[in-house]
Amino acid sequence: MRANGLAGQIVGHAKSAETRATALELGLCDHVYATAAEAVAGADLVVLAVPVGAMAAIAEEIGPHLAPGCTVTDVGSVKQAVIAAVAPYIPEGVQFIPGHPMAGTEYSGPRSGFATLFQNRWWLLTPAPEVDPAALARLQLLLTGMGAKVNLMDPPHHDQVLAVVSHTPHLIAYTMVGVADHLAQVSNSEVIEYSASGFRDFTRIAASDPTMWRDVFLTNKDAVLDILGRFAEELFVLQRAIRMGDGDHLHDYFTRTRAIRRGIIEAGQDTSAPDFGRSPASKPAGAA
Ligand SMILES: NC(=O)C1=CN([C@@H]2O[C@H](COP(=O)(O)OP(=O)(O)OC[C@H]3O[C@@H](n4cnc5c(N)ncnc54)[C@H](O)[C@@H]3O)[C@@H](O)[C@H]2O)C=CC1
Ligand SMILES: O=C(O)C(=O)Cc1ccc(O)cc1
Repeated sequence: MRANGLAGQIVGHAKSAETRATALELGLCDHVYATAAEAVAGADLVVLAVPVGAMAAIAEEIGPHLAPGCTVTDVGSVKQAVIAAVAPYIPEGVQFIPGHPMAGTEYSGPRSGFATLFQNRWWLLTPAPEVDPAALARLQLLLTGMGAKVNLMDPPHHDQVLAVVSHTPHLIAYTMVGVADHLAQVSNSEVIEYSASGFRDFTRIAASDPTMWRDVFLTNKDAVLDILGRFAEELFVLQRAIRMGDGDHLHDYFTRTRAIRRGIIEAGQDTSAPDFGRSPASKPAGAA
């Protein structure tokens, strides 16, 4: 917002004096406040960026101090639980538009932000049908102004999709790093020294903030348990194929999963994937 000149004045609140001082030092905020109630007074837009389990307490604190005409949004990784936690505290005349940027890193705190974080990344919004269209349009303009691509979703669908593409994969990464840690014959230094890129990615993900991820799993419980159950079933089938030496099964399975990955790349949805000269822009002029 700061880099693209999208806000007149940016004020912030964080519990710790150190975080508030860092936010000022980095120029992220024009003013910082020790309480959330003071920070939201007179604001046009309030962005809640705390762990999902802390959303209710923050919403309860700020509710009475929100100005009429204000829009409240959030960036929580789970949507149904945040809506249940926040909506009861939103007063008449204030719009609540839940949101989730599909962008982040394993790092936390004000020093971990960077101006291009949302560039070309999805930012999902899950507004109630009765939301004021003008407030929604204004928020969309702000998010696209930061380079994000905006999509609207209903909250249960959001939580189901995220359980598949983000939450359960994080749990698998945590588990795999835990497995490596518990193997007495394999030292932690060997894990770090010899880890191929797949496992290296697992260790990066497993270094994410424990409070944030605890809250994600506690609040998106049903969807994650559903996907985890399906994952365990598939894993047992593969485990049996390995035990029985069923190479055809393994080969067919891996062929199908490779087709899914290639489909994602061909649809242009993975900007991290190497192009290998496939995209039209990389073809020489006049090429078919
Ligand atoms: N880190 C990531 O990659 C992404 C995070 N999110 C979501 O964004 C939200 C914030 O995450 P981050 O910015 O990564 O975390 P962060 O750790 O950088 O910031 C969270 C802030 O919340 C404060 N906080 C924690 N408990 C609190 C409480 N009870 N009352 C008041 N303040 C409290 C912390 O002191 C900290 O200043 C979470 O809901 C997370 O699910 C969404 C997309 C990506
Ligand atoms: O660091 C990564 O790989 C992430 O997956 C970041 C992330 C974490 C949580 C979200 O809700 C969205 C994005």
